[in-house]
Amino acid sequence: MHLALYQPDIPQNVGACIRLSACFGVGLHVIEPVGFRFDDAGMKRAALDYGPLGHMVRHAGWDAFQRDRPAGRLVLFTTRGAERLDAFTFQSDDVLLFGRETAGVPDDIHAAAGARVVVPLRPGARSLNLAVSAGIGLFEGLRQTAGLT
Ligand SMILES: C[S@@+](CC[C@H](N)C(=O)[O-])C[C@H]1O[C@@H](n2cnc3c(N)ncnc32)[C@H](O)[C@@H]1O
Repeated sequence: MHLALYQPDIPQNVGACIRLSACFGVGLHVIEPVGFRFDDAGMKRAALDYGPLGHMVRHAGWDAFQRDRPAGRLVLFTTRGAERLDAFTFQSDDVLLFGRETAGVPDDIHAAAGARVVVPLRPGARSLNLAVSAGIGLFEGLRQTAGLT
């Protein structure tokens, strides 16, 4: 299982996902452009000293990601028109894709995903923080596929 972040804007979210990928032993793919520099102090602070343990791969854009990404179904986490996480069945080679903090993903990427999953929220709540949704989705995916250590 892998995590993929589409054009993230907030370095602390990427840092938190570096830590997630290191703690759970999954790859992390960052699809550029991003809204910060990769030497950002906030990103490093959120990653703590887990950075070297993570497996972050940077992709120059969507096309490069599609060409080079690991094989496996692309599972988009989205608040729009999706299957509920608690009713979704993961596969061990799924690539979990998360959208940009401000805008999610464009419609063509939404449509191109192999599956679209929503974390159900209380009525009136719009969305979760990017790294929080990644943690929830990753844990459930690993739990279902016997990927937890
Ligand atoms: C802050 S949210 C983006 C909000 C944006 N206005 C939208 O509607 O897509 C950043 C990313 O976190 C993930 N996310 C946040 N809440 C989610 C939820 N309830 N279910 C699934 N994914 C969620 C999605 O990948 C989303 O693109």
